[in-house]
Amino acid sequence: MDAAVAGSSGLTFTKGHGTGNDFILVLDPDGLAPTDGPFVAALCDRHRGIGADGYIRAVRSSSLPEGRALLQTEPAAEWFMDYRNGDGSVSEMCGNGVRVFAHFLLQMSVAHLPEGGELAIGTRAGVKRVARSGDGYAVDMGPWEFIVPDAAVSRGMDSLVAVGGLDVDRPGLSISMGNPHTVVALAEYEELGRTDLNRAPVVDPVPPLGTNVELVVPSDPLVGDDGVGRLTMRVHERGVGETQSCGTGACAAAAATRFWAGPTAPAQWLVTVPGGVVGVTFFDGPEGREHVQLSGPAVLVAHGTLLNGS
Ligand SMILES: N[C@@H](CCC[C@H](N)C(=O)O)C(=O)O
Repeated sequence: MDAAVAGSSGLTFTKGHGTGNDFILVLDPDGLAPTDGPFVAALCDRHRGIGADGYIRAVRSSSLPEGRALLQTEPAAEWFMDYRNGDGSVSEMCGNGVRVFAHFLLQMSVAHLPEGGELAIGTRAGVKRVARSGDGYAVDMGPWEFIVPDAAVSRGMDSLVAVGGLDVDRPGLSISMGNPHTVVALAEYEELGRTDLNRAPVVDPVPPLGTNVELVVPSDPLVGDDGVGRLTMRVHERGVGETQSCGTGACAAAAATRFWAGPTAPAQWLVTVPGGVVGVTFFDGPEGREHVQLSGPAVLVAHGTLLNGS
């Protein structure tokens, strides 16, 4: 174990994933577990640490300033998903993470989700509501929005994106799911396969807080006989690199593809990622804005304890 985590000897953790997007979770009701960048990066290191795309503390909302602010209007959001990327940077939201987080709370018996009910979870992107669905969970991710609305609506793009392995820069459309995404459409699976996502794509102009980049190939035909839209996606995540899956990214990818496809595009989508398939459904939210629902599996793999590195 790296020296950066040595002082955390005895910290218990759980390893889990959602469609291969993997996380180290710590039950930390009082918000005392470490969060400093070197610690998180060392813990998430795949060779010298536990290895993961992200580190998630389950903290009681009342123990964090961001959580206390949410409790004012959402008293049911008892638990806060305190998310960090594998490099130690903070992110506002993680779609796969919130499913795994809910599953973790239930397995640790610190939360209850009755059949047909919802679990409210605090995040830096507001409260997300999680319900059971199929063999996993469905999350109301809240509304999506364009990051540069005028450019998006008039031209369907707001940036040019240089992607390793592709000789010409491609148009990008930037969408916020609470965290930032830039979606790039490719014409063929062959192009998707030859892109090099070990290098971070260069987005110009990049959204103010950086961005996650999704490369998508819409299916042909886009919509199947079942009325469901389909697309295939690879992602380079801010603060991580290429990952097997990104839930907020799948929502952004479906939102962009649906926008490009026009008013007849369906509300229901299946997004294939290297780590599996997630479902994305658009619906009218209670406040009159369009919301996105993300569905998919959540798996816990192991519980463990950090040693002192000696
Ligand atoms: N994999 C996540 C997103 C994690 C955060 C992202 N890297 C960011 O910095 O915004 C997901 O499933 O949404």
